[in-house]
Amino acid sequence: GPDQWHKNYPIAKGHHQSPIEINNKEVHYDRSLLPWFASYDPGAAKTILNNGKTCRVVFDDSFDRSVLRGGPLPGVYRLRQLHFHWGSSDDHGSEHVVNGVRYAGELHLLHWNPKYSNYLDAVRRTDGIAVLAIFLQVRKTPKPEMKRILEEINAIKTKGKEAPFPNFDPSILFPKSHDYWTYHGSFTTPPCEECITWIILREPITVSSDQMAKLRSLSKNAENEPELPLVDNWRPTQPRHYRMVSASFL
Ligand SMILES: NS(=O)(=O)c1ccc(C(=O)NCc2cccc(O)c2)cc1
Ligand SMILES: [Zn+2]
Repeated sequence: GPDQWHKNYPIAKGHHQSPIEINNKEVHYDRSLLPWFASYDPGAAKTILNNGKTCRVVFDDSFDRSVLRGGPLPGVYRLRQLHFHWGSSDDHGSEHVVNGVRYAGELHLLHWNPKYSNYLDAVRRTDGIAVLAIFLQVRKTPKPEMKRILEEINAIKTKGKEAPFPNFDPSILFPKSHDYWTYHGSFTTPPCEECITWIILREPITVSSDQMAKLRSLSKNAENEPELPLVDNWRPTQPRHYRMVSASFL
């Protein structure tokens, strides 16, 4: 579990780890922060897979085809994959916690800085990766745009299963407001590299309890192994140490 990770990845006890608690009292409004923009090509979407840890959609990142720019970022970052974190029930599952509020889940859209030769090079750099994080909030009126991903879940029930996932523009998942918090942190799973500029949207997207149950129907075992539900794939919050969390909004 997370408390053991530091044995193989000492950086897991570093001073720039993620996720963290975001508390209004400690956030600094930064009026110089720019709006962020996503320009995604739906044709870049390739496959959806269950890797035993999460449900991931993978995109073609062989050129600047789907990019995130603006906000706190110095240039364009290439979309590589998106994935989710969720709990075993609707009252928890997100990784970041806002003023004590845990959401049912958290969507991460992972982008890397093409000034580095490839992804693995980028993960060794403090400005290598940008993750756009969007909270999933359970409401009676779900977001219809989540349907496409959740319909594919049946095709990737067990670890190692992958299915084609063409023609998908993940920006349809975005909430109305682009207000965000940003801070410097790490991967929330091993190798816990401290290479991520986090951009966390203030406005959650709404999913239904049934949609969350669909995510929880995934298994972390392979097809011919005993069933182990894939739930609670979130890391507990880490010490903030002396990091500033900036807000793009008052
Ligand atoms: N939850 S997260 O967005 O922080 C996250 C995103 C991507 C990854 C990831 O790509 N892990 C595999 C990996 C990363 C860096 C170097 C490696 O050798 C493997 C892990 C966590
Ligand atoms: Zn993640």
